[in-house]
Amino acid sequence: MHLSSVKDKTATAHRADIAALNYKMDSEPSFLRTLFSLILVSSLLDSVLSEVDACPDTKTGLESLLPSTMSIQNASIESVYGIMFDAGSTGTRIHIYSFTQKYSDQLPELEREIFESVKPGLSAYADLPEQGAETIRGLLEVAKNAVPSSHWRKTPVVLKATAGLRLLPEKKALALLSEVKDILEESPFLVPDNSVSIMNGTYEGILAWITVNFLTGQLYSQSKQTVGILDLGGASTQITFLPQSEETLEQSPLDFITSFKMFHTTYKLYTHSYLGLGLKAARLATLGALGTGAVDKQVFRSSCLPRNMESMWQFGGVSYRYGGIENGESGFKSCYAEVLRVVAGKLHRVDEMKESTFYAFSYYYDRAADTNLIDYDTGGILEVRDFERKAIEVTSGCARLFYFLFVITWKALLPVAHSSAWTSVTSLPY
Ligand SMILES: O=c1ccn([C@@H]2O[C@H](COP(=O)(O)OP(=O)(O)O)[C@@H](O)[C@H]2O)c(=O)[nH]1
Ligand SMILES: [Ca+2]
Repeated sequence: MHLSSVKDKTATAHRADIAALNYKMDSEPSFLRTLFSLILVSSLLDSVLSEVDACPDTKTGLESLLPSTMSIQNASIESVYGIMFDAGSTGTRIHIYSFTQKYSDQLPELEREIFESVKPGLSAYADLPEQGAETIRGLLEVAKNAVPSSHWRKTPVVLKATAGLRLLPEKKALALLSEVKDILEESPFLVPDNSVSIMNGTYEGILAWITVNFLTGQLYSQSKQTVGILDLGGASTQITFLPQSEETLEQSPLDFITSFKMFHTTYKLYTHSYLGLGLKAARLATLGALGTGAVDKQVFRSSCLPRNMESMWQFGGVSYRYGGIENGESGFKSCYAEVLRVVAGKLHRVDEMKESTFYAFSYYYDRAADTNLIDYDTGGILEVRDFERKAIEVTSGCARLFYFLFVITWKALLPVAHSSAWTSVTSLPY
């Protein structure tokens, strides 16, 4: 099969590149670590950044993600450091990087990365912004231990929040960001302007695409056979790929197409972030609980759960009681119909995706590993129909609680890319 050789090649290239970049994966496998590495590495590489130029009609510029104070001028023969926070909907993570630059005409090399995370994410503290910001203080202590005190004042610290904060009312999100900024400013590190902000979904998709294609070698290979990305977060999901067909460019909504220039090449990408269709937010929507806030006595019921099951679940700082429909429907068919109602009218599909290779990560990866579709350490290569088969399998048993919804969510969200007859999804751990 034509696709399998492409898949094998990209998987091998990916691992080789990871090794070449000397990423140290010393705790849980984490793809986004490389994503944020790239943001930071890019920010240190003025030469790259000066060429990155977003299409004017998107009203965005990749470079605005990166503080202007973070530039190659910071680099010297000794190590330079950078601190990046990924404030996701399910947790906040800190990445502390050190780079060395041996010769002034060479790019800095990533020397080391230290990673730490806390749960829940900032959005769980929507009504307690000060308490939320305290979680950042704890992570900054890790940074203080990792960065020599002589470097604190010149080490930039940046926090980018994603869909959890995008879903909050603006006032609450801003209150959280303002408390976080205060905590950063109390720290001994360098806090550039705009260092604390919500990253928009278009950037999130583009950056993940750049990262994957950078790591798989596609950005600097002659063939430029790029791969698409599918990122299933807790509160939003991103799809990004480089369309090959004019039809895709013509038939997609205008705001799904973004151009930018990088390494002397202009890329016109298809990218979209579905806010509210991350794994956990989509599950809440399926239960009919999204946006209902704390409801003490109400039990949210779904045919996606075993009939006599009842339990509690927390997301975004709110506790929900949920359960199956006693004496009602339960099982794959009715559950699938429920999930389809949640995504009805929201998904944009593109025909050419049937022929494309995607790298799927975050919850696509986690749940595929949890259900033994892929190996937890090495990842694997899947087709969408594998997710469907697994969904049917786990929903035919009656006690698999959460998997029920997880798997169904995959089935509902993957058609964002295409129909079930489709192609390959490559899941890799990093
Ligand atoms: O460094 C990280 C951080 C998160 N994740 C994955 O991202 C998902 C959680 O999404 P997140 O909390 O970032 O939600 P978002 O804000 O992106 O919707 C889970 O599968 C995590 O394993 C990851 O792979 N690496
Ligand atoms: Ca994320």
